[in-house]
Amino acid sequence: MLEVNGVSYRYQNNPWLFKQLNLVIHPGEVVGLYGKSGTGKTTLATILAGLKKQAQGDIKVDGNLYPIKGFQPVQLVWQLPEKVVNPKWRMEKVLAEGGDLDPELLTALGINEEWLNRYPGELSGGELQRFCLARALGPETRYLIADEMTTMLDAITQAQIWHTVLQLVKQRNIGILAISHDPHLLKRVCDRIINFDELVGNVY
Ligand SMILES: Nc1ncnc2c1ncn2[C@@H]1O[C@H](COP(=O)(O)OP(=O)(O)OP(=O)(O)O)[C@@H](O)[C@H]1O
Repeated sequence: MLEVNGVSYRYQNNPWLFKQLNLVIHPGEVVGLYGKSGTGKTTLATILAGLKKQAQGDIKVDGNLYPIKGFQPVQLVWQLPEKVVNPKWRMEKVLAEGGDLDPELLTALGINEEWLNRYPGELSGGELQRFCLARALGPETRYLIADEMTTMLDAITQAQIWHTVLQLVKQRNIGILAISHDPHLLKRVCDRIINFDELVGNVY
């Protein structure tokens, strides 16, 4: 279980962005999250991925207090893949950051072997996003935070990527938090959907 207990966050001396936020995601569960712009969804995503530290509260992953030393079992994929890959590395090296290459995973995500030799700037947004997913879905990943993961992709590529991701996470019992402004997408892919406002002061 990914458990978020009473987590609060503020940027520097700004007012609290959110206080006492509670959320539970079970293994294999796909939870949708939507809410007004600027409420703190992406901030929460980065905290869950261990990239920011909450000011209050705690996060547990399968019973262990987060963040955990070594590989982070909660991985984040967000909407702009070009911002999270080194533009000077060929894709093979980018992928190696997530651990050993899994040929089956690459095939499942529709990654062409020939792309491994390319630089990020030589791939389309959809192709690059597949690599980011492959890197995020290493063998030790237990939860995936998908923050507007397919927002910049066309409808067909979006559907293909989600189809593959849902198959993979169900096989491996990985929990997902899918953040999106697209209610149709959330209805299609999620087991349950939450409004960000409802997380504060409630337990799910
Ligand atoms: N580094 C920062 N310093 C100060 N304020 C920040 C910083 N990063 C984000 N913010 C502010 O925090 C608030 C929450 O931002 P966040 O990106 O988490 O919202 P969001 O709910 O994901 O929004 P959207 O739906 O538009 O993507 C916004 O008002 C934003 O301007």
